[in-house]
Amino acid sequence: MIIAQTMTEMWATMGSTIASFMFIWALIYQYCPYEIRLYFGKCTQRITSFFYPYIKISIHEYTGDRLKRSEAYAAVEAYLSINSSKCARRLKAEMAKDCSNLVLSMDEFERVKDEFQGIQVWWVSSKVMPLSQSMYPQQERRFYRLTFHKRNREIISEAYLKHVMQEGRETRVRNRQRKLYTNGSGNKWQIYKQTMWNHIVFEHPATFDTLAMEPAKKQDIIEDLVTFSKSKDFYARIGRAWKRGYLLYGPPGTGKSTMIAAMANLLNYDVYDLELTAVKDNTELRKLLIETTSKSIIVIEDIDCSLELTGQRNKKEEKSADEDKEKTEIETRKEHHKEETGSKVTLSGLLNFIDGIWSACGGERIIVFTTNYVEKLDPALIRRGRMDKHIELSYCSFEAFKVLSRNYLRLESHPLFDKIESLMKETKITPADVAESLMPKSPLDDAEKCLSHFIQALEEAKEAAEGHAGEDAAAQPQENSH
Ligand SMILES: Nc1ncnc2c1ncn2[C@@H]1O[C@H](COP(=O)(O)OP(=O)(O)OP(=O)(O)O)[C@@H](O)[C@H]1O
Ligand SMILES: [Mg+2]
Repeated sequence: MIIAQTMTEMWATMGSTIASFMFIWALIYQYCPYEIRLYFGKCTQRITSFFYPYIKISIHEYTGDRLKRSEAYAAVEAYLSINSSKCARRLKAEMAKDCSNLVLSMDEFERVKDEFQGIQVWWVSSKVMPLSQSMYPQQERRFYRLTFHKRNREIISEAYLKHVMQEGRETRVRNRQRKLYTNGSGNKWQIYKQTMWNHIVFEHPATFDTLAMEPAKKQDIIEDLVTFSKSKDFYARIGRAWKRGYLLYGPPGTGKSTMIAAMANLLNYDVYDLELTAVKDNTELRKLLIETTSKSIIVIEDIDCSLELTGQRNKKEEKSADEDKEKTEIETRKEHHKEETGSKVTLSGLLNFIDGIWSACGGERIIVFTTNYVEKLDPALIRRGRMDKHIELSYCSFEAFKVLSRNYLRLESHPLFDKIESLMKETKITPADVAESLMPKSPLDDAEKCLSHFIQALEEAKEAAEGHAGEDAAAQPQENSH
């Protein structure tokens, strides 16, 4: 009885002591000048940190100038979105900017536990309202707070945070809406824009599954791309910029542009479609390069038509041999090109773009050139190291046809395939023409009808080729007689 009474008195005394302590604190905070409050704040922090064995790290959404959202905050948010969606009880769902999916993250004041190398840490999402009354409406300031035991200071503040940033960035890349960029033709509003690229959402459906090509060649390209995307450490070790050049060449309609879309979809990269003729000069070309982001494919289509790059170096050599002739020829060509396109981009500017010092900025980039006339290009432009992999896309083989028939008609085999195979050996047809023939022409067209259309197209192509061959043979003796 006496013990119980003593305990009650003790609790009452403690309670009143705490209450008066808090009351004094409230008074201090309300009436004391800022400097004194700051001083008391520091003292309290020192006292508590002496007994409190945990360390806290805050990551704020906006730092410094408050104009740009902190990268670190966005990465933590993405990292916790995986973790918290499994264990947090209160979640918020947002369609974040540039994201293609609804992103779940932990709600305000929610707490989740995480584990790293057997060490437990805790994340809390929180926010503070700004105290000062500004004339402008002020936003609440959100932040994440990480708590861990001080004995794990080193491992958490280095390895764990690095892991969080990396995983977070990767999650963001996975969730982002991919974009297709193109450089504008430099209208008068361009100077007011922050970037020289315009973009739309990239939604091309092509994949390597739907691309008609010999399976072994396709597999080789896929492996090359995947190996590249996983070789960050390798490129760093050998001292090379993390980029790779692909030259896609072949006749029109053989799938060069389609393959670029399939590459972007395979690696989850953005696409920068660079229109060289719209680039004013080498300086603008460099600016465009600097503004591209990593995890992207920079494409220059029809490189042979984009610039007068064909064999400029050879001409320069001729220059020393025959001064007068070269001067007029090269100057006229350059002038003509300038007049036609308004572009002063030179071959050396383009070479610098591909593998100059600036080309290393950003990393993880693929540069793709396409052309119908590979033989016309300056060898310097396409040498290995600049264009590392040369891929020929050619006329449709029977193996490639089978991919198209699977895509278009859902047919793996058919009795008509034998006839098609023998006809395809005798004639050249592009995958674009095959695709067109396999498209149903009316809602009533079934697979067999489509195959018949295709056989008809093959026979016509064969006849046309034989006709051309006949004409050529007839023209030959006449030419000789002249
Ligand atoms: N290898 C292929 N696999 C699947 N479809 C293809 C293939 N090649 C061409 N096609 C079809 O033909 C159309 C034209 O192909 P694409 O634009 O990729 O050709 P290209 O080689 O880029 O031609 P160009 O040299 O004229 O730019 C595409 O829309 C696609 O549907
Ligand atoms: Mg194309």
